[in-house]
Amino acid sequence: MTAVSYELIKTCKQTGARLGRVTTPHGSFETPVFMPVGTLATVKTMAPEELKDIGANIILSNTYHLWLRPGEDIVEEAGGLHQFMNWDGSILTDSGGFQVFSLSDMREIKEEGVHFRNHINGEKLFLSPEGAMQIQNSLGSDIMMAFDECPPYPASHEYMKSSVERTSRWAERCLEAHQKPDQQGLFGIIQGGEYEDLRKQSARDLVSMDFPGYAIGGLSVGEPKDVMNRVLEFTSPLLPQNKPRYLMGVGSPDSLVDGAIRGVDMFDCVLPTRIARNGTCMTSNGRVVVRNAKFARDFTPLDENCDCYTCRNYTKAYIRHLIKTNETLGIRLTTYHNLYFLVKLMENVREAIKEDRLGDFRDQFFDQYGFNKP
Ligand SMILES: O=c1nc[nH]c2cc3[nH]c(NCCN4CCCCC4)nc3cc12
Ligand SMILES: [Zn+2]
Repeated sequence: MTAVSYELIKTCKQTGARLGRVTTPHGSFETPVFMPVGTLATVKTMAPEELKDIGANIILSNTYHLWLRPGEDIVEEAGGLHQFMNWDGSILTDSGGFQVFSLSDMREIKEEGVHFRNHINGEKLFLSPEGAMQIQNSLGSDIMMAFDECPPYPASHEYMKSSVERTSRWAERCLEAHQKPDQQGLFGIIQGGEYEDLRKQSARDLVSMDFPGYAIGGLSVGEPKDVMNRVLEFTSPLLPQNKPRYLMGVGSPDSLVDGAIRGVDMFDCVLPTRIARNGTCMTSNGRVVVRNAKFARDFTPLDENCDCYTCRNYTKAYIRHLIKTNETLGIRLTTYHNLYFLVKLMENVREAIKEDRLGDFRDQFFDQYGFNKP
């Protein structure tokens, strides 16, 4: 039995978007879906029950961070990540490659793996495809990611080609090292940057390895949104129709809608939780920086079109007061709302796919949010 399966329910007649359902050993969820990020085994400031109230069924955690703190051995001893953090929904873990490249300096990429310094205490470390798989198996996540290299943007075609070829060899080694039969829950990551020929080469290599799902990596690394959309346009069709497609590190409300339109099923990003902690909220009328003085006497909810716990019970003036005085409840309320906003957005995207009107939904949502304003 493959632990992670995907059912394609229907394709939107107006766009390339798909309505689907992913099933893991910890439940199933409809796609397109936004996955809250819980880097250190917690979605910052949210209790698991609150994530369930928000409507989250799958969250992300990070191999690199949990390897360093508290150590995958402690998580394994606790009975795995679900037990350790009291989360009974699905968990996807990133494989660590991206975190090594984005957090650590003094890194050296070799065929055997990556040598780098621990970003916390500077000690020398080494992470290989085999190591990343061992850590993820100790964590016991439902969906694991192959160990890859996410090259910086921009990168030369020459560099990108050799990186894609190494990432394909590393993917092979991850399959070998995976401690579960038939690649249960292990997703391959497609690289290739903005180069169509290299995306084809990466997809050809990884699709031939028959992973149960595929991530589109190497994006949301500083490239303009039109470059990301163009890459998605020629990469999505290279991936199997009957398997999930996960766009890593995305993102903002417009990128989620535009990614779904281009056939992406799963998204993750720290954006909603990160901006919440500095008092910035996503609302149906665009971003609201609730810490701004203009909200000092604004006794209306963050978003009059939102029915979340925060918007039903608190005003901008009160939340601004909490944020300005560093009262913890403040960032809890903004985090709750931002996650609810994105989870709700994906619910509306799924409804629009069901009714073959995702293109119309995009236009209306972009106009109201202010994405189309010059
Ligand atoms: O190619 C990837 N392989 C493995 N993991 C990844 C994670 C990624 N995360 C991102 N982008 C995250 C962008 N995010 C936006 C909000 C502020 C913090 C950074 N691209 C990624 C590519 C990869
Ligand atoms: Zn709300």
